[in-house]
Amino acid sequence: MLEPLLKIVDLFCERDERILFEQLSFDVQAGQLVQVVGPNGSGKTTLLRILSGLSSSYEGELFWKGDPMADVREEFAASMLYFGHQPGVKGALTPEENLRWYAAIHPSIDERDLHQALNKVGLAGYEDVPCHSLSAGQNRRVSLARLYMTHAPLWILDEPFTAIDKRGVAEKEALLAQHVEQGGSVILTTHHDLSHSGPVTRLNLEEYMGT
Ligand SMILES: Nc1ncnc2c1ncn2[C@@H]1O[C@H](COP(=O)(O)OP(=O)(O)OP(=O)(O)O)[C@@H](O)[C@H]1O
Repeated sequence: MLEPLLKIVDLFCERDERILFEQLSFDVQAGQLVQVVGPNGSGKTTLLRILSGLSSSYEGELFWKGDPMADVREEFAASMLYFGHQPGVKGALTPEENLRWYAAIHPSIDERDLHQALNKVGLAGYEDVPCHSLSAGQNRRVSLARLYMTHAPLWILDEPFTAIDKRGVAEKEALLAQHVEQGGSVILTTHHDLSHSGPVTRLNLEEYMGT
């Protein structure tokens, strides 16, 4: 059996004196698409924030390629792309400038990748418009453009299809499928019905709810 990319061991998380989940152990393998499911408030966003390193309020252990997460934080940060509820787009900057920030901290991304990504998300022609003048969906697209640029093997995506039109959703789904086919991994939450034809592993937080 191959070493999992990400290993979650006996995770416990409490918020407001309520146990969100406990005894949660789970492996994410290369090439796996994992959908975290559960009702509103069950802790999906909280789990994704923990897995991406944005929240450290939990008990349990995380391993990246077999190493304790605390020992490989930098390597993990460079190997993971997180897409959260907030688009993380600066309104005063144009789409191109926003992506340039991202490219600056990921040296493997070149100029061509950046322009291709803007084209792919349908923002060609908007390069010079400040993001505060764009629609909510266009701002999400600026953020999603990172998926076309990144070389990170693990994508952690919290509701990536919110505010995206039908065509955009189909394109993003195709992108996710391509990523896992090429050996990448995706952990996502979505209330949207996935049309992914390959295997989807469901991690149901109701099974780990506190008693
Ligand atoms: N920083 C925090 N402090 C206190 N409580 C929090 C915090 N973050 C989340 N919670 C609580 O934890 C619970 C789980 O929230 P979370 O956003 O993870 O759920 P979710 O499954 O993603 O929900 P939804 O499907 O509605 O997006 C909620 O009751 C929320 O109020």
